[in-house]
Amino acid sequence: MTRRVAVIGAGKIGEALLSGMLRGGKRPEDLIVTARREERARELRDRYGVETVTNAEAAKAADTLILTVKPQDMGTLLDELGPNVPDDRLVVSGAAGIPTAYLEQRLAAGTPVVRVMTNTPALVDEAMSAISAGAHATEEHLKRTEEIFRGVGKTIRVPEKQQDAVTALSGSGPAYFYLLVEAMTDAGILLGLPRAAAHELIVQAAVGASVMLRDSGEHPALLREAVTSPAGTTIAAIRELENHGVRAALLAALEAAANRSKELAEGLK
Ligand SMILES: NC(=O)C1=CN([C@@H]2O[C@H](COP(=O)(O)OP(=O)(O)OC[C@H]3O[C@@H](n4cnc5c(N)ncnc54)[C@H](OP(=O)(O)O)[C@@H]3O)[C@@H](O)[C@H]2O)C=CC1
Ligand SMILES: O=C(O)[C@@H]1CCC=N1
Repeated sequence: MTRRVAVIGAGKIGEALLSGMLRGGKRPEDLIVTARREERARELRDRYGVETVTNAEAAKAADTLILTVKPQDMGTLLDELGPNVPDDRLVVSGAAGIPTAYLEQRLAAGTPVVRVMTNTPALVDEAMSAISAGAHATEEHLKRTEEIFRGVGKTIRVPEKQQDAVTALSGSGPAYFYLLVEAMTDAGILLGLPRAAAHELIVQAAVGASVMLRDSGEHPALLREAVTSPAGTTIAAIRELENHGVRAALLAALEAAANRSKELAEGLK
């Protein structure tokens, strides 16, 4: 029997998962989607040929429910969903900061819950998704979750207590790289390059560096040393980066992101 998967609250992450599951071979009839606004539901129906229903209907019709609403909307969603989710459903939460225990308290006793932190490269099947079991999730539930998220990239299992750090690192991570690319494009313009050329140069440098990091298995320090010639250009730039505390800034930034992830849980009703 084919399991049906429901994406509850299909925004950016939900749509990325939906499209990934379709690219991975699921049929539109195996998938159900919910949206808060009819206009959004119509958009998803037209784009993917999937059925859009209410949250309560999705809870009844699907075996696996993937919740992809914002953390701030999770309380309201669970008020609505709680009484409608049979306890044999697997509930997967993709929300930053929300502990599995919070969902378990609002669902029928014993409902299996899995927490996942993915990222937007899911849109190009290059996501990094970290998966943690809640109190009632079994190996089968973890495997079912991995199968879904492997369709859009890599997966890793982590203890739930590490999820705030994961959120700071790989969940938010793409944003830090985009910020660097933006800033380096501006630096190219400062040095007199046309914007389009500066953008193309730095994007390809980023792609090349990423592929080398992933495929060579080398430590990043070794890869950096290979670029850094004695009395050369790179070391002149690195001295400025160190003078401006780039490493310390990254340590502080990721600590702030992890703290914010913890705070999101504190704001829940
Ligand atoms: N964006 C990212 O890079 C990442 C996000 N996440 C997590 O993924 C989750 C989704 O983030 P993202 O996709 O960016 O957010 P979006 O705002 O794009 O998507 C959330 C969607 O949920 C809908 N929604 C809210 N409440 C309900 C409800 N009760 N019933 C049905 N639909 C509802 C929203 O509707 P409406 O359009 O009306 O607002 C919206 O379309 C968050 O919890 C976030 O922490 C995790 C990793 C990375
Ligand atoms: O900024 C956020 O809260 C979400 C979670 C991880 C990435 N984006």
